[in-house]
Amino acid sequence: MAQKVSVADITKHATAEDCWILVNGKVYDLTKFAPDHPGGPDMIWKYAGKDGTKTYNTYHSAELIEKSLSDAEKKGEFDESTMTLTWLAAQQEATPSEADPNEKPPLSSIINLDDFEQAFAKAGAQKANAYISGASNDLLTLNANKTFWQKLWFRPRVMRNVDVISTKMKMMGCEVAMPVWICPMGIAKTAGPEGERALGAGAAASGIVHCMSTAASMGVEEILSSAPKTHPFFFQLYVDRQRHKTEAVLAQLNKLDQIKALFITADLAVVSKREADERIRTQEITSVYSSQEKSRIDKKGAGLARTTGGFIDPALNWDDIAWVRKHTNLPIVIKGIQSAADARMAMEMGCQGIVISNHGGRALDNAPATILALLEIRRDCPEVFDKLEVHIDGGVRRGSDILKAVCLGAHGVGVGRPFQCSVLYDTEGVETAAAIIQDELETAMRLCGVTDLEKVRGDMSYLNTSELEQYLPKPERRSWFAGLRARL
Ligand code: HEM
Ligand SMILES: Cc1cc2nc3c(=O)[nH]c(=O)nc-3n(C[C@H](O)[C@H](O)[C@H](O)COP(=O)(O)O)c2cc1C
Repeated sequence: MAQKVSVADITKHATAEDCWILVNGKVYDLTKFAPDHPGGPDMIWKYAGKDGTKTYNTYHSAELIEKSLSDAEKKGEFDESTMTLTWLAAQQEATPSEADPNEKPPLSSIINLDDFEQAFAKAGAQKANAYISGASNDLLTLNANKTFWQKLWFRPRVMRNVDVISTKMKMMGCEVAMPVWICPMGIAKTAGPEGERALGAGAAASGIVHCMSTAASMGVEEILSSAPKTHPFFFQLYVDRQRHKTEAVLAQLNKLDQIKALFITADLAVVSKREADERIRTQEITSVYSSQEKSRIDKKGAGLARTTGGFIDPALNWDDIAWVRKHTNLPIVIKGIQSAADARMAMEMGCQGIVISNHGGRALDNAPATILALLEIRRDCPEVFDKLEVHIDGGVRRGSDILKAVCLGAHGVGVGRPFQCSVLYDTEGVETAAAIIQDELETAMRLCGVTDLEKVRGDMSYLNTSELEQYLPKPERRSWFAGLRARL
């Protein structure tokens, strides 16, 4: 790519049919690639003949474009000496305005996990905030996740010598400082330039595990390199409609010792309706195309989640566990279990774990709060807890919620949005979020009379579940008559 490309050259290729773009000082011909761009062709065409660096870097790692295009599509180095005032003004118009960094509260002012989400709502880009904070339809499950944790009360013991306590546990064979993992969340670079690197480094410094997403904004190896080589990670898998692509991912993971478990996401057969996300995207595209050709967004809108989740295979079913097993050496964990029936199914299929999850309210709205599904599984198939690891996520915002989950039998607890928002403060933010959880967990243990988290796993005598029981579905009746009906 030795050749120099001038402003006059690049601006000659400023249409969808002939589309050159400047990214990080180099000029690329994206004409052929744009229609297949997973983030939608509009996002590329918007920068035809212009500088797309800022937007590109918000979503992608620097090397992605170099890896994805052929040599013929790499047109040369941008010749900065040819820049004109007209060109500079056009670039400002193309790149959406960012949030005001002065709005960012100092990290020292953040004292709980909700503060991270609020800081991001203030100081993060509007589009990123819509993507991260958003959930399905009327946000009923999103809100229920959090409020139902608050309906579970403790039954504390006193005078138990809580001077020295331990929060250490084992998850998927990994020793952890506390049983917490950072949920898989797509495109973490939307939250801060360090993206998944901050999540990986922050998790490692805090002795917890980051479960990286299939839809991460950088490659697996780059994320792994953020942590010491001995530090464990989990990998979240969306099964691709093109199964050979998933097989290639699994083959790559088999070679990476740091990955300790495969979390297969099962609760998002199709990407749901995320209205906050879609409204922003619709506005953005409409303004770009107001006087030109028509955008390709359909009537359902085209939020970030929809454009990035279109590859997920809705045909995924329980028989596919055998196919995944053929291609992986990793423990298999099904993420998105929401009923006792499916927990039992995962156990019968020989899975090593489940995550009780409704995708943080981003899948089916009106799905039960995850704590209710955990209670249902405890009541209707307690044997699951002995046969596999039971994890839970959704609305966990306090260290005391971790103690509640463990007393109900959980082996690990996922925390999502607060960690994604903490990326606004890079690795330091992620470490601060983990330190807040650790401190709150220790305080709750001491005030509850618990000294060793491992020893109270499954001990419901520390909890009063009566307020929640009214919301549980009726117990499955395993009578002769019910059995007969099921067979008919
Ligand atoms: C040729 C290299 C490129 C590849 C392989 C690529 C790939 C992708 C993928 C996979 C996504 C989905 C999100 C994710 O998983 O990260 C995405 C989203 C996105 N990409 Fe690219 N991309 C490329 C170039 C670009 C360029 C040049 C721009 C802009 C200048 C761009 C802007 C975006 C934006 C804004 C999104 C989010 C879309 C939305 O808001 O719905 N990408 N891209
Ligand atoms: C921005 C964002 C992106 C997400 N991306 C994924 C993903 O790629 N794969 C996945 O299995 N779950 C994904 N989730 C769901 C989380 O893994 C997790 O189940 C949920 O966020 C937990 O709820 P919480 O955010 O209330 O803690 C995402 C959630 C958010 C907020």
